[in-house]
Amino acid sequence: MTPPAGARPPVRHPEAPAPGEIIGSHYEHCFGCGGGQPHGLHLETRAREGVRVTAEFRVKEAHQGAPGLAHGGVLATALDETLGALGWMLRVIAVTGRLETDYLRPVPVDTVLHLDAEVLAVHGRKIYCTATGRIGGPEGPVAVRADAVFIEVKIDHFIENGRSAEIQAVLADPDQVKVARALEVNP
Ligand SMILES: CCCCCCCC(=O)SCCNC(=O)CCNC(=O)[C@H](O)C(C)(C)COP(=O)(O)OP(=O)(O)OC[C@H]1O[C@@H](n2cnc3c(N)ncnc32)[C@H](O)[C@@H]1OP(=O)(O)O
Repeated sequence: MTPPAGARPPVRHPEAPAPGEIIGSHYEHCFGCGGGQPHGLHLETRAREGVRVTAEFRVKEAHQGAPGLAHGGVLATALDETLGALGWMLRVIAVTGRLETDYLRPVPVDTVLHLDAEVLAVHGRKIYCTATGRIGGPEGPVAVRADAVFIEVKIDHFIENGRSAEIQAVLADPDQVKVARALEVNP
């Protein structure tokens, strides 16, 4: 999880979303951010200064592990999804290679988790990043945190590995193709 020697500081892409701008869902059926998932997390991520994004996630009944408490895997998903949105700030497509989570406080149902993620360093295709989830407000105590390595991929990663029915549906949707192209044209 430690960036190797030769890793460089991240560079915000000139066409990254402006600070405060909402980063739309990358896929309607995404469990993390898609509007078309009834029990999904419906995360709405915002671009921030630098190579950083924030998001809010309200824990719902469908997200319980223990009675009245969020499931740890769901919280990891919220961290993963927020970290995934950092690709928009670099204008690259990247997938989670490694995600290491720390659970510091239980998170009750109905709590709003304030997520904050940033890229620390880039080495080749590897993107080293970190995220926190705070409760009680954006300055509240950290309930969960994660360090991650995302790996840059080409759009072919999804076309070659995704189930054919969903891939065909996405390719037939001009809005989805626009989202993919926006990231793919990165030099
Ligand atoms: C569109 C955005 C969606 C965002 C949704 C939210 C984020 C997600 O949940 S993504 C879904 C979960 N993740 C996945 O499904 C990824 C599954 N894994 C894979 O497909 C492959 O292992 C993949 C693409 C990560 C790497 O494979 P490949 O392209 O062959 O890379 P490879 O050549 O092995 O490695 C490239 C570099 O990454 C490093 N690397 C690869 N995997 C890892 C890993 N798990 N941890 C750390 N480093 C890694 C390698 O060591 C190598 O480093 P170096 O260049 O220094 O030698």
